[in-house]
Amino acid sequence: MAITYLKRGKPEADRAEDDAKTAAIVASTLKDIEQRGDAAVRELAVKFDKYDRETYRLTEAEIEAIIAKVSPQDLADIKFAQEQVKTFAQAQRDSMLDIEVETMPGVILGHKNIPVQSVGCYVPGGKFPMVASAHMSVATAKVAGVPRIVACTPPFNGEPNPGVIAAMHLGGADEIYVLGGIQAVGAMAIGTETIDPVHLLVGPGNAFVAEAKRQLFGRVGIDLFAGPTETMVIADESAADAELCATDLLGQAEHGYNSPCVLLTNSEKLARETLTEIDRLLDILPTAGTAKVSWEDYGEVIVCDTYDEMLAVADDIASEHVQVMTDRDDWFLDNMTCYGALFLGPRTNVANGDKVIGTNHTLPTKKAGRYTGGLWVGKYLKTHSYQKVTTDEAAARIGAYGSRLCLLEGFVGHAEQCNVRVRRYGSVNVPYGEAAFLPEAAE
Ligand SMILES: NC(=O)c1ccc[n+]([C@@H]2O[C@H](COP(=O)([O-])OP(=O)(O)OC[C@H]3O[C@@H](n4cnc5c(N)ncnc54)[C@H](O)[C@@H]3O)[C@@H](O)[C@H]2O)c1
Ligand SMILES: [Zn+2]
Repeated sequence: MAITYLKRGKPEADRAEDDAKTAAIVASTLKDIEQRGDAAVRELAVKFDKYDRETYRLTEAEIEAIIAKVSPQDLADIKFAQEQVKTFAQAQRDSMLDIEVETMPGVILGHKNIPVQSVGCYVPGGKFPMVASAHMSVATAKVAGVPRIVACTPPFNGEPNPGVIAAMHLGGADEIYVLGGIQAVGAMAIGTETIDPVHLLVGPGNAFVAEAKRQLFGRVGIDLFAGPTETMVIADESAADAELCATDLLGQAEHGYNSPCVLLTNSEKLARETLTEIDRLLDILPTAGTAKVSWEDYGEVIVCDTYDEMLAVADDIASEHVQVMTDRDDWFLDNMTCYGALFLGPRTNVANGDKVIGTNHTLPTKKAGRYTGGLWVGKYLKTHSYQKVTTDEAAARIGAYGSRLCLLEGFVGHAEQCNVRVRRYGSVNVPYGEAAFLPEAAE
């Protein structure tokens, strides 16, 4: 049993310290938005995005004018991507059934899936205008049947990004605000003089956005903890080479300065060749400015002896994206339990998943893959149960059990809810505060 690190990222303690600093900034900023509403939002937009407007909501005329700047090819590509996302989301929606069952004669139990009534979709746009994030959150909310869809994105190079605004509008956004960061998610969740608060926040973002959503959870729902992108490549010599591994690692490292990328392999040769290839690519990649920092601070290369070890390490890291290129990709699909999404085989890649293939790219980071998958149509639906007792016999029978089980816990008032029904529908005279027994109860 041997697991060797050829390269390690920042120690956990340093990562925790970064998180604590972010959490403190977010807490004080949210408090400011809570106390001063629109005035605080505007100050923050000016401070962080140098963007000053009377109101940050785009009018219909502005939306039309902005979309007119998008080329026909780009518009067609956006529509194609949204079709893929909506097709898969609709198939997932169709798999979620309302149910109603009779669990014993006269006892009917059911659940209904009800759309969240208003949602705030955050579409990142600090470093890159993330057009695709609009498909993932807005178009999917539409498939779910959410009646009010609010969308926010920061200005890009000082103005609303046409591709992002087009994708929000085509996806079905009812209100579009050009706001980013903590001020965007804070305003949508808390509400201001001009923005009605939403019930659920969704969408990815940088560390500030992800932490703000985390702190706002409870006041509103959130989809999941979807912070700075992470990627893992699981590769062996049979299916991958250094070019594929290095390209797949750097392809996500360019997102920002803090994107972990991990190579997990059973081949020291492939690991060393990938390290060399990454150095070569970092010299020519135009976005190396960020990718290099992420790679230096958060890149890891781990060599294991066996596939079982690779599986255990992969589940422990629970990376957001996991690209698998081995002689047993389906074995990883069958056995991995903690991850955001799997990308299986050398023909598949994360960037297609990010932009177009149809699965949702908003995925769990920082080990959240241990308890949730990514954003999907089901995150916009609330599953509510209901029950009906439809016969006198059932009311008496379930009531007798209920009465005794309430008294087992000392709940006399609860028991009496049951007793009154046993008396009324079962014609059994249960004295107030005592346990109910039906003639048949000794079964
Ligand atoms: N987990 C996922 O599913 C997923 C998917 C796509 C993207 N992402 C991540 O989304 C992120 C996008 O980040 P981004 O920064 O480019 O765009 P962003 O839109 O998330 O953040 C930009 C905003 O951050 C705020 N900000 C910047 N510096 C700040 C500071 N010092 N203090 C307070 N606020 C500040 C500003 O208000 C700005 O509007 C990346 O980290 C990327 O990896 C994650
Ligand atoms: Zn990406």
